Amino acid sequence: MTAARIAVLTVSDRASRGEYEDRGGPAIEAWLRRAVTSELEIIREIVPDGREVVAGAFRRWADEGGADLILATGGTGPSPRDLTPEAMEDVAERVFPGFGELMRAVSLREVPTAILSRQGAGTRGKTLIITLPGKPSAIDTCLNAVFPAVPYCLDLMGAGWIETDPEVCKAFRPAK
Ligand SMILES: Nc1ncnc2c1ncn2[C@@H]1O[C@H](COP(=O)(O)OP(=O)(O)OP(=O)(O)O)[C@@H](O)[C@H]1O
Ligand SMILES: Nc1nc2c(c(=O)[nH]1)N[C@H]1C(S)=C(S)[C@@H](COP(=O)(O)O)O[C@H]1N2
Repeated sequence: MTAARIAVLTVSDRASRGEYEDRGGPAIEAWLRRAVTSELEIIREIVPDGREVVAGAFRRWADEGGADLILATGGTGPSPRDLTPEAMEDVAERVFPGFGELMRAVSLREVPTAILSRQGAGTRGKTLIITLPGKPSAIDTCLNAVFPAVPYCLDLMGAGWIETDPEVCKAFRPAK
């Protein structure tokens, strides 16, 4: 079984300029290292906000980078430069509204402003792309909610194999 390849993409003007230390990318990587027990290759990148640059990163990791999964954080809100969902529109061949619906539902238990996040998921070829809010504290909440469906989703797409530690994340694969 080859290692699943996961690209972790931080979308933030200020983190990309080094004005603050990126805490979103490391939070995603730490969550994956806790939850995933199968072999993993994690690549991290930080890009500024913007439709073209984010779409370009999605395309690069999906088409040339061989990513099974792209986890992006940031740029999902209502600020003028929050254009991660528009980048997703440009690259996704199919969208999966359930991811955004569930992430907003669980996040709303924590902050009323969760309705401001246009986070979601889509596929491009054999790559699943999931966009998370930029707040580092949102990472665990959102991944805990949606990740149980990710390994089976990758199976159905013909992408890489992921196994998880059920103590951290109970991945669900329906009985054949
Ligand atoms: N990658 C990150 N690392 C650390 N903190 C972050 C990151 N992304 C967001 N935050 C924090 O969450 C807050 C709200 O997130 P939001 O995405 O709205 O940031 P932002 O102000 O648009 O960031 P930027 O201007 O850098 O793109 C930010 O002010 C910052 O404190
Ligand atoms: N779980 C969780 N979701 C959250 C938040 C949060 O603090 N926790 N912040 C919200 C806020 S204030 C915004 S503006 C949106 C969009 O964030 P983004 O532009 O950083 O992606 O995510 C929302 N979702």
